[in-house]
Amino acid sequence: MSPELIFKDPILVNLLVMNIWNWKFTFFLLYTYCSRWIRSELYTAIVDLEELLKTEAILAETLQNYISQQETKLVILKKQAAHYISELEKASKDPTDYLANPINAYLLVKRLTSEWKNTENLMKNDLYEEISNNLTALRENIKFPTDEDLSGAAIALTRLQDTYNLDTESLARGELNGVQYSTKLSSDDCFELGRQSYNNKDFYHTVLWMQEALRKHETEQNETIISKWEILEYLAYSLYMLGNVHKAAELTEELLIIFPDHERAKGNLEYYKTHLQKNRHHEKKKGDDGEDDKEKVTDQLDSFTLEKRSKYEMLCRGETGMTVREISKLKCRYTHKNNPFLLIAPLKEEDAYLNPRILLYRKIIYPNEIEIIKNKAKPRLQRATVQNHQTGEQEPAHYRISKSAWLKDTEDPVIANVRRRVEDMTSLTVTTAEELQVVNYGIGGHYEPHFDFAREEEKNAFKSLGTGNRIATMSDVAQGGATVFPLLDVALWPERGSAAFWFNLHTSGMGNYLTRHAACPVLQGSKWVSNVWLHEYGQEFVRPCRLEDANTLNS
Ligand SMILES: O=C(O)CCC(=O)C(=O)O
Ligand SMILES: [Fe+2]
Repeated sequence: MSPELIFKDPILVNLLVMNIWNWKFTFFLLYTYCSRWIRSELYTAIVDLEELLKTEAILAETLQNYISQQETKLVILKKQAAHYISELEKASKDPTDYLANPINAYLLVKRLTSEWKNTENLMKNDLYEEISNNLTALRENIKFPTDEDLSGAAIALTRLQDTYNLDTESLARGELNGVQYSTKLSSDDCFELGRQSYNNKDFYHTVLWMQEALRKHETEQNETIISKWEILEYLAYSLYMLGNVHKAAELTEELLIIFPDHERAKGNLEYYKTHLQKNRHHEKKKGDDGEDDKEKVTDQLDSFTLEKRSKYEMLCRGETGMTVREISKLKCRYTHKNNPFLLIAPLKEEDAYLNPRILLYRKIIYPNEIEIIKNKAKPRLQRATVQNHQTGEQEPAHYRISKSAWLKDTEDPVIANVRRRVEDMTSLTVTTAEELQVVNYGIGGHYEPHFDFAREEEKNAFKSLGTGNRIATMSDVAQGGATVFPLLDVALWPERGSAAFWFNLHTSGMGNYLTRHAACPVLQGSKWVSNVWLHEYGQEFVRPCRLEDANTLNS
């Protein structure tokens, strides 16, 4: 399978991160995490993950060398052992006679001194030292995922599961929305996903993945590293946290049949039983009791179902959209916007929504331009950040999983050309616009519903730029998932090289809250987007301030 295909597939990506993680355990003793770039959150951009295939190839070669060297050693050691045994057999017939021979006596002493030293040296695991030293040197040049990558990749899978309503069993079979994409997840893989969810206190997904691990464990008995009792322990505790104390007790009893001396399980079972008794007592006394744990469950289930029901996710799944009546009002046109250049080469412009107006320009960025922009951005991609409303600081957030780079006009004529085209499409000046932002999404990468403009309470958002608020967004979608506007019921299914444009602000300068939008999690593929955010300053004559028209068509 080609690297490209592998990285289009979130399950394989997850497995890859897990495999490398297992490797990390193998070399745990010597491997120290100190370089900053190692902690570069590889899972947040698919392009960065491609590096991990090189890492895996190096590790596979290292392990193969280690095995073949160990095998050579074992061959020598086996011969040695056979030699000792054959001499012992000879001696056992008549030890006195055997040792009466001075050569035998000498050889016995030799075998137990210098020869044994050699044997001992061969048995010593000095090969490991050598390999670990090599790996320490390699560390400077190869990328290793971190705990955070593993957790990020696991969370991404559960996010995809929720957003796209994927059932655990199909996902574990490597199936995404009915299409078979990858190899299956084993019981151990499912266990690891459950464990990651557990570490994130996400008991809902812990239960789903531990149940799957348990199901698979029955059929994979000799292939699993994880024991059934380990799965049962996580499953029981998570069920307890979700309020199913009865099932938690039942599974713990099952665990204790397999592992009767498991002290923690014994303690837990006792606790669960007391809990059940207390509940029964309370129920008798005053009906349902509304305890802590139940609240925890309700919280988790409510937030989950609410989220699942949300318009955003329905749009991502393509389950809702504009009405036929609304769609019938949309038009497309050739337009020159009184621009002399466009008089010669008019633009094809398409309405995606009327109020607020969202415009689409298809195939407006050429494939060679896309490649140049991607290649310029690749070495400079940094984890995308969001502004913390309280502190005003930029920081990474779970609701925006991507990496981005900013490209200047002066870096390449292609970038200057693209920005000039943005001017043609929008009739706005790009002199006060931000640099071209290039984004690559990671595993299940997304950007939850947000506004591109700074709201009134975000006083300092674009202060340092000195160009006012983000008046408009021009988003060039290279390839990948949907951009959705939950308040408008609009989903823009991107096409390579197409661009979308909308005003974030009313002509009054007030933010248009209907422009709330999101990037749906990437289910399959590597999604590239570039943004140009145009600012208020410099647009005074093209889009004059009009206080009265906050709700007109182009406001
Ligand atoms: O990637 C997308 O579809 C939208 C990105 C976006 O809204 C943003 O970067 O502000
Ligand atoms: Fe946005």
